[in-house]
Amino acid sequence: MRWTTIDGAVEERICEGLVESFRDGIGTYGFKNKVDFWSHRLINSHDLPVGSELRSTIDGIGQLVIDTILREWGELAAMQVSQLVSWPAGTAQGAHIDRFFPDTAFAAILYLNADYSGGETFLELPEETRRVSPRTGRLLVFEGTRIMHGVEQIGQGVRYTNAMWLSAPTAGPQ
Ligand SMILES: O=C(O)CCC(=O)C(=O)O
Ligand SMILES: [Fe+2]
Repeated sequence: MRWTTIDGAVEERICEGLVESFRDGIGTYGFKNKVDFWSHRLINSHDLPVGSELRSTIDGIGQLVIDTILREWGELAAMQVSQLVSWPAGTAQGAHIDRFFPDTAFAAILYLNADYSGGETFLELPEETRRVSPRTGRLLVFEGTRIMHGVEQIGQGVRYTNAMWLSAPTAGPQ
């Protein structure tokens, strides 16, 4: 089961800019649904205008994740979904795997801020449960379809992330 974290993967000022853009754009581009858990708290990058600064920044981060997977594990991944997500105080996510599409292989989380309590990502590895603490600019990349994972409850403040899911077309049986 493969996972890795990279500190300082994205500059702090870029992360801060993404949080600001999220706040500016959520009304226009935010995912909306009457009852859904995710409603009014995420922006799908594919809903952003092509060529906009925000979309270009998010696409650049996606490329960084693709480069990381190639460098670390020799697999040529492709971006499937990239979202800016907000997690208000009190939210959490139980243990799950992410099979966004049948060929989803990897998940990645870029932590955009750290001015909140709780909100660690937990990874249930065979030997132990590891908790990844949010730090601005820290990137977590892992096999989201194989590693059960979730989010510890956010205490105070709002947690912001860029969450991504990727396929690995070149991955054979493991
Ligand atoms: O935000 C995180 O740390 C993980 C989120 C997650 O696993 C998901 O949205 O599927
Ligand atoms: Fe997940």
